[in-house]
Amino acid sequence: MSTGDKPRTHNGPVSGDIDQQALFFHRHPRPGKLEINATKPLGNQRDLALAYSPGVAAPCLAIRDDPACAADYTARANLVAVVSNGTAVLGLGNIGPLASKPVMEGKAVLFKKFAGIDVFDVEIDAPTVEEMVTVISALEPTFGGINLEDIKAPECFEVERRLREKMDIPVFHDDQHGTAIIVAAAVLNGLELAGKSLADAKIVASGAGAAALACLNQLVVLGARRENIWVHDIEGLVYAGREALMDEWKAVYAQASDKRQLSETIDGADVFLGLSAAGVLKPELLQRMAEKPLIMALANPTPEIMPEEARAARPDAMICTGRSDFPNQVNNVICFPYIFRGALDCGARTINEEMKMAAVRAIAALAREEVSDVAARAYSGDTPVFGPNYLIPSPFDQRLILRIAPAVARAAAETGVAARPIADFDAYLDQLSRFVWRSGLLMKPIFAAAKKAAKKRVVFAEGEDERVLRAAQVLLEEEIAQPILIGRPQIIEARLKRYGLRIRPDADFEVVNPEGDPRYRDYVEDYLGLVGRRGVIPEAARTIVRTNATVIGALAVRRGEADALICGVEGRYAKHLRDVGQIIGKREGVLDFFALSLLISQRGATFFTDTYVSFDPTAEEVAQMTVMAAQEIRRFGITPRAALVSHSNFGSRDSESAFKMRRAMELVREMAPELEADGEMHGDSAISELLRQRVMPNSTLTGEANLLVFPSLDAANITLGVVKTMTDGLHVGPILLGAALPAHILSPSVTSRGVVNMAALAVVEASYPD
Ligand SMILES: NC(=O)C1=CN([C@@H]2O[C@H](COP(=O)(O)OP(=O)(O)OC[C@H]3O[C@@H](n4cnc5c(N)ncnc54)[C@H](OP(=O)(O)O)[C@@H]3O)[C@@H](O)[C@H]2O)C=CC1
Ligand SMILES: CC(=O)C(=O)O
Ligand SMILES: [Mg+2]
Repeated sequence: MSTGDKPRTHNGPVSGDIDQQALFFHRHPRPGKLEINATKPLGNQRDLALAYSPGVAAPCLAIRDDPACAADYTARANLVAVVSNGTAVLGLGNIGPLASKPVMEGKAVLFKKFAGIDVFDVEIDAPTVEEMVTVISALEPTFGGINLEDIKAPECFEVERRLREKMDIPVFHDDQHGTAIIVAAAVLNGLELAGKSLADAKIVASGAGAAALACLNQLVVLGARRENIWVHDIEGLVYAGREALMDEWKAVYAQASDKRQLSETIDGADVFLGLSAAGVLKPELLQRMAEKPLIMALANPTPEIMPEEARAARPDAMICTGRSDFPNQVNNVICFPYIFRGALDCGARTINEEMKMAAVRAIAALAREEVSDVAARAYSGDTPVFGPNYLIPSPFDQRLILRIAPAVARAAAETGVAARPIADFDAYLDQLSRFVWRSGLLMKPIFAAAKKAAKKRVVFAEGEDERVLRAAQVLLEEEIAQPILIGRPQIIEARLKRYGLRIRPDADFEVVNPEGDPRYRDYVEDYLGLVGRRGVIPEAARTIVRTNATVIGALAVRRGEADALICGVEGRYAKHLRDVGQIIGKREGVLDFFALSLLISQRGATFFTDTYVSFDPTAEEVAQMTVMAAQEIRRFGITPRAALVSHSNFGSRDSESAFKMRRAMELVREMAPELEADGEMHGDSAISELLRQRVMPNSTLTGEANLLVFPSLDAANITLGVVKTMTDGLHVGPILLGAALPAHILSPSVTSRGVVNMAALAVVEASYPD
């Protein structure tokens, strides 16, 4: 610990299992959650001469002569410091700067994932206001913005005030203002639903620290009346004349009252605002709140009251927490990435009240907006409707960046604090939209929809494999699927113990033991019925059903004992495909199976087909795989843009393969006129609109293609492998297209995360077949 302050409240550890998993997650495959990436190649002597000595002198001198051009020659304009001294880390209290590092690395990842902002997390051993101001203000040359995090009250107020005076870049205390913005949006929406006005609302707060006081100040700016606000801290009510643990910021809310405890002040409250510690709000107190109360239990990780307790005590309540496992997540992650995105993009020198208010309005309005199909994917395929369980958008709503960042940048320009005001807001929106689909949050809609699908049963052929066992634990814990593992129970049990996994056969999941399953005879009979006339004699069938787990899994799906099959973690793709083909078969009207691969890289998400199945597809097959792949891509909430790629660029060559792709393109236009697609074209024309426009100005494909359809398996598979390795991309798939029932054949290089991804996708396919 770096300070000698009084001990802070510790909410206690969350469940032991989560702790173990979180430790593993943080430790593997390498410690921590971040690394630095170079954005320029250093491939040869010339690159080195430009990046370093002697070339680097030129930008240095340019910046000396005009400091503003640091935004042009360095990463500064997109670089934020997440700074903490570790004195109020989540609800864990004063655990010191070193122990705060996982949280700060986490905030850095959120900045990057949600808004593309680079962050250095800076944990400082600086307990006093003076030290903090000295250290942080000295960082100004490095950063385009400062995000203060988890610095306790009251010091944080003084630190922020002095830094804002001293520094010419945005300084934002996330726990204060990020929280205040999202709380304000939720309160505005909650009160509207309850038919109440903010001016008349009675607000009872637990917590008088950084977050709580900033939220209350924001609500006062919006019209709440101080006399209606009752604030409590560890000492009880903040009242006029109190001396213990008081400061000038709390004193603003001191009530002239002889009440002392929450239990005395809660009567008739319209809003409970908890930004304090776990379990502070007892269910019996809820009975005394006003009609349709808004309960914001926002302490992390454990709220002031758990939603199920609150709901049981007050079925008419609107309930928010800071956590992602309940509806109405009121957490500053919904604000800080986007407010900084807007501020950095217009070179804002500060984040002022107008910019904050613009963010409040944008968030509140977004929850009331009608939801597009694409946005609905972030909500498990449901279309959320503004109401008690949807007061504010989900952190995964991709529209957040599109609404908040422009609103903030506009407010900055209007209030004269933008050094580089946005000139063309349409172009800016386009730039932000591209970021959304590049952000790597692609699997989110799939996971959300899978969770919603009431635990579909996924059978895993390689149930003894470590990756499958680890995946099974995640699937169960995150309630994505109900796994069925094929394997020997004693081996599964021993390996679960060896890997420190908690799930147990029978208690948590079903095991199909190939050496002794009671359904064995039925399976053999079914199998013979399917392949008996394809040269498989009964004796061979008996052996196959005992030894071939893919056959067992496929039979389970066909018999309706499982909803989807995952296999291929071991063995050859072609062998698994043969079994799936024989037992599950193709969907009616499908010419062949096809494989679709999703590659997620820093550049974005690109789908490739056919990467695994069809060596030399016909034009009809190419057309069908394009249309089926496009359909699958829509499951991810992505609008497909297909390019049929070739060595020929819009008729430049007349080879057989070029003709094939040209013909396929004609068929695609007939089969799916709504699909944005074009071809045949070169690979670079598929990616670069500029290059494409040069040869085909009226191309029916716009922007960058996100679905590349290849003339042969060689071309698709080789390109996928090369691009994946060169971009250090993540392969999701192969996704098997065309099976009559959900089944996917993975590759032996798959990771346990890859198994989870594909199982989630299989669940979604099982739940929403078309
Ligand atoms: N959902 C979200 O987005 C956010 C949630 N939070 C959560 O809010 C909480 C406070 O954070 P922050 O304001 O930064 O921290 P601070 O340390 O600045 O403030 C904590 C406040 O809670 C009070 N408190 C602590 N224990 C109790 C208790 N048992 N009963 C009543 N009051 C208590 C403290 O009282 P005293 O003043 O007497 O010490 C203090 O006023 C944390 O749990 C944090 O995770 C914070 C930011 C965002
Ligand atoms: C969410 C957050 O910033 C906190 O709990 O401190
Ligand atoms: Mg915080």
